[in-house]
Amino acid sequence: MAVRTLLGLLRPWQQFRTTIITLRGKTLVEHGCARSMSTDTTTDNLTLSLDSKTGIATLEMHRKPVNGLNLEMLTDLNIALEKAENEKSCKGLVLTSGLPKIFSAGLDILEMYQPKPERLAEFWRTLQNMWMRLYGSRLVTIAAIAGHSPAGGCLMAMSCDYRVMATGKYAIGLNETLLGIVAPFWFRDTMVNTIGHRETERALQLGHLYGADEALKVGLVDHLCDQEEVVKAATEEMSRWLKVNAVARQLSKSAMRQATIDKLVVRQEQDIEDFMTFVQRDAVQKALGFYLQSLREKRG
Ligand SMILES: CCCC/C=C\CC(=O)SCCNC(=O)CCNC(=O)[C@H](O)C(C)(C)COP(=O)(O)OP(=O)(O)OC[C@H]1O[C@@H](n2cnc3c(N)ncnc32)[C@H](O)[C@@H]1OP(=O)(O)O
Repeated sequence: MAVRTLLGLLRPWQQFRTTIITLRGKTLVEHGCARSMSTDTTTDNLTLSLDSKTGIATLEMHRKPVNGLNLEMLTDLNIALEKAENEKSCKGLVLTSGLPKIFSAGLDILEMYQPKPERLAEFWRTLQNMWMRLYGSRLVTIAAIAGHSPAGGCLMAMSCDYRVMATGKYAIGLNETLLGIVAPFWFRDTMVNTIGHRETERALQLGHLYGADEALKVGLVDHLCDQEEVVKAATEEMSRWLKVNAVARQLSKSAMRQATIDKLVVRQEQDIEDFMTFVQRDAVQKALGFYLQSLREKRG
């Protein structure tokens, strides 16, 4: 009772900090005062910081070596996204990476290879929730992509409102077929909504990874710039979006995206079941094993 009363007195930002501790069983490291808009939250996997002057939060992923999305990383992403969402003064979010040459290598394949069923289900649910949160965010979301962004990395980028990518030899796309797996319907829907049906059909079947120029041409990304300029360019673009009436913009975004999200909401449990059945098939396990091996051999 005493705890509940205390929680009632706290602002959402502060309440959330309490929730984090309860949820994870470990304390996130927080720098600065919780009342200040410049509060940073850092975990092993990411840093969330908010610029109080502009209302723009930066969510920087830094899970070594390649920002592979495992259960813990996805949990941290969910917490950070919810925290930004709940902070009234936060208007926009730049999603980026603190690792050189990598935005995100997508799902951590080790979560799907020889998995424990209980963890596998939790992993997939956490990914679903992260996608719904990011795709449906009230915030203006801009991906600053200064490195490779295959599969789940591409999904995260596509879930933002706008994508800035570094020129250079980086690749982005849904390459699932190259691993012998199939992108689920909500990955596909997100890509259709971004680049259209025909281009998605081709890209998905081929598992095509786009270079930056080609990605720009098909609309998978919206702007190219030098690697060092990516976050700056994202922030500049953000200020244009923040000038638009927020309610009108949010309602427009929701009108475009909610039906896609609702499709997963009503099929969430079935989608988890489908994923678990598919991933645990012998042929799929074999294909994932080969793919992991090829990644390791590439390093020599
Ligand atoms: C029904 C299922 C639906 C599933 C939906 C989505 C699926 C996915 O998201 S699956 C993940 C798809 N991702 C990829 O195919 C990317 C694979 N990685 C790469 O191509 C390269 O690593 C990358 C270009 C991102 C970076 O290249 P490098 O900088 O040269 O790094 P390395 O290749 O040397 O990798 C370092 C280290 O990380 C391991 N690694 C890389 N990616 C993953 C991953 N996605 N999951 C787990 N581990 C990964 C890689 O094996 C190396 O490990 P070590 O050799 O042990 O150091």
